Amino acid sequence: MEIITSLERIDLKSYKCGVALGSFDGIHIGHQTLLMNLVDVCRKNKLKSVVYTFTNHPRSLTSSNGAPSRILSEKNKFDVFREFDIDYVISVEFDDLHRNLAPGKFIEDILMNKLNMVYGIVGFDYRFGYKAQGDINLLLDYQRQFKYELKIVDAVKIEDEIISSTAIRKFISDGLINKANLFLGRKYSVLGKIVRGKGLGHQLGFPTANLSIDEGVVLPKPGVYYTKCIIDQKIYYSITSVGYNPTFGENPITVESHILDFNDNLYGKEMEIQFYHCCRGEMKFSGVDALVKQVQHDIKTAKIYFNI
Ligand SMILES: Cc1cc2nc3c(=O)[nH]c(=O)nc-3n(C[C@H](O)[C@H](O)[C@H](O)COP(=O)(O)O)c2cc1C
Ligand SMILES: Nc1ncnc2c1ncn2[C@@H]1O[C@H](COP(=O)(O)OP(=O)(O)OP(=O)(O)O)[C@@H](O)[C@H]1O
Repeated sequence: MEIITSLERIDLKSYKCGVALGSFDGIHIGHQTLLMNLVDVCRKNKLKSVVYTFTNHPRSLTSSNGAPSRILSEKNKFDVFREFDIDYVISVEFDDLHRNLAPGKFIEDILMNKLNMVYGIVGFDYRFGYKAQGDINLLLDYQRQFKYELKIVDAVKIEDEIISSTAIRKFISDGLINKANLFLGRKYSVLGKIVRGKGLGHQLGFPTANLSIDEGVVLPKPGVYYTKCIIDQKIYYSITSVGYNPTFGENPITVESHILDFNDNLYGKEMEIQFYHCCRGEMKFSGVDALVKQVQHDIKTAKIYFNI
């Protein structure tokens, strides 16, 4: 899979391309339906499969509320795209050029002139171009002129609920990890480097790997979660605290994992934390002893949860 990060670097005119369009934050089951169809059709028709997406969410320029927090950091998103065997992911900045581009110009200048699109695939609610004026009807209108095939995917639902990045962000921030995982079709996860904490966990008998988190990434509500940590491609059972550690005064938010039955130096390593289930909410304890007792109990319940 090749990643293209600027419009000037797109050099696909000599190919015929199939193109999926959208933000794809989370790459949830709805998105996956589009991607699997794209790759399948492209393979059968000897087309290059292309995803055209943005590094920043379009709402960072179009909404007074700014961009929503991201489910997937940029690196995490590319890692997930890689699993689908896509030939090219074009991830460019959603800038003033995109914001002001009339929908018809987007089709002509980018989809036709840069990508030579012969097959396009979008979801039922896809919107694009200046003030989001372009929609599936416009894409259907332009078909006659540019002769591309267009696949419009109906709303993919679970239990009558339409799967969307917006819904999943809310599940995560409400701590509804099982629901987020169901809609994502995999475990919700965060990636980062292991950094130094206060070193207190070690003294308390439960050392923790503190994760540095990219700004703008959606985090689960403060609480304790059953998780697996992936370090150097090895998977470890763990229990992760997300929160402000109120027992110790006022602190910035931290994400820290206690890897079960493990004690080694991990500073500087990359870690992925996969979230499985919410164990409990964050609590403020009267003192260290009460916190330690509770964490020991959490560790026991984690072992029961993971059947170890
Ligand atoms: C499983 C687990 C549960 C935790 N639960 C809480 C909690 O409910 N309240 C709290 O104030 N801190 C909680 N903590 C965080 C500890 O306060 C934190 O690990 C300690 O301050 C050590 O931080 P350090 O890694 O920066 O040294 C929890 C930590 C773990 C590993
Ligand atoms: N549940 C779904 N069923 C079918 N297509 C979908 C579904 N969700 C998204 N798509 C399509 O996938 C592409 C990328 O989706 P996009 O990320 O723009 O939407 P989204 O998941 O609804 O995000 P948000 O909630 O932030 O609007 C678009 O073409 C969109 O129409």
